[in-house]
Amino acid sequence: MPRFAQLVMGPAGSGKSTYCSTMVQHSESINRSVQVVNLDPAAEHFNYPVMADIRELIQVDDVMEDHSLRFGPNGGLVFCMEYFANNFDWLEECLGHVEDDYILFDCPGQIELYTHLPVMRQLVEQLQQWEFRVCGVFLVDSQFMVESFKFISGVMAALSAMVSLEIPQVNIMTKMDLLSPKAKKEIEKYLDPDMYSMMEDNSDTIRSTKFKKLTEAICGLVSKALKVDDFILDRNLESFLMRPPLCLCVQIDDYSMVRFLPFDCTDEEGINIVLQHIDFSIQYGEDLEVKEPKVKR
Ligand SMILES: Nc1nc2c(ncn2[C@@H]2O[C@H](COP(=O)(O)OP(=O)(O)OP(=O)(O)O)[C@@H](O)[C@H]2O)c(=O)[nH]1
Ligand SMILES: [Mg+2]
Repeated sequence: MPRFAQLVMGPAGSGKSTYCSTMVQHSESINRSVQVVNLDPAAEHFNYPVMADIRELIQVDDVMEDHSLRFGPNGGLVFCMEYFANNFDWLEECLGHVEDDYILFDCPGQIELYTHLPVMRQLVEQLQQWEFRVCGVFLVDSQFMVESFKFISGVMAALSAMVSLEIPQVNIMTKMDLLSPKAKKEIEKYLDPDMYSMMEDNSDTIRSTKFKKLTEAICGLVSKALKVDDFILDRNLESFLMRPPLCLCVQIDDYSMVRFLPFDCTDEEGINIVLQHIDFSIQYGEDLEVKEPKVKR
């Protein structure tokens, strides 16, 4: 039986731990078993029961207190993650093997872990050896996506993780509930993003001429590399994808797709849609035994 995993990634404070606890609660409500592993050695607060916690293996504070290492918080975290990569047997022992394992890995927020350090890729390869089908879930705070140049930066960060990990990836805009009605309207235009027109729309918000020129140059480059397209993933999911503003599709010719799904931790239907996309990408449910529908007597 395959096992299933979500690698929950994203910049600091993007909502990874909140996403994990929301998913656990949602899964409980639909009678599904989902477990969480905390992989953030600097974590202080999270609101979910853990099946394994990296802090039992190594903690950032201990590394920083070590006078021979002399690390600050970021170097300390990288050290912890490299130590973790050399001790995957600890994780193997914690995970055990339960039938139909579905595990969320709550990762740290240092973006370099997903762009150029090898640790996350090593973790993915290890999980795959343990028969996990892994989906990357890349979170970006929606409040940082309402302007074109920030949107491009979010797309690039997500794409960078996607290319370096080479696993299916679902990208999510978090904290949608915090957006003002005006910002929500702004987000809608990313349903059909056109880099040049986005620049024109938002040019007032960029004061520095140099910065504006640089952003325009990046937009020009990106718009050549991106081909915005309507796409239909699957007949069953068509209705979800087409429900505005729930779909934001940017098809990138040379790679796969970078598209963002909105996530509002108070919207059960929206959470379900996100989960369905992730399940679909790792074919969760295909191997489950077909259950006979209960007959009413
Ligand atoms: N209103 C609202 N607040 C959110 C949401 N998601 C996260 N937050 C808040 O944003 C802050 C950061 O959320 P976390 O879940 O800790 O973010 P994180 O990505 O795990 O942060 P790090 O682990 O430090 O990188 C917390 O105060 C959360 O309560 C959301 O969907 N809606
Ligand atoms: Mg966290």
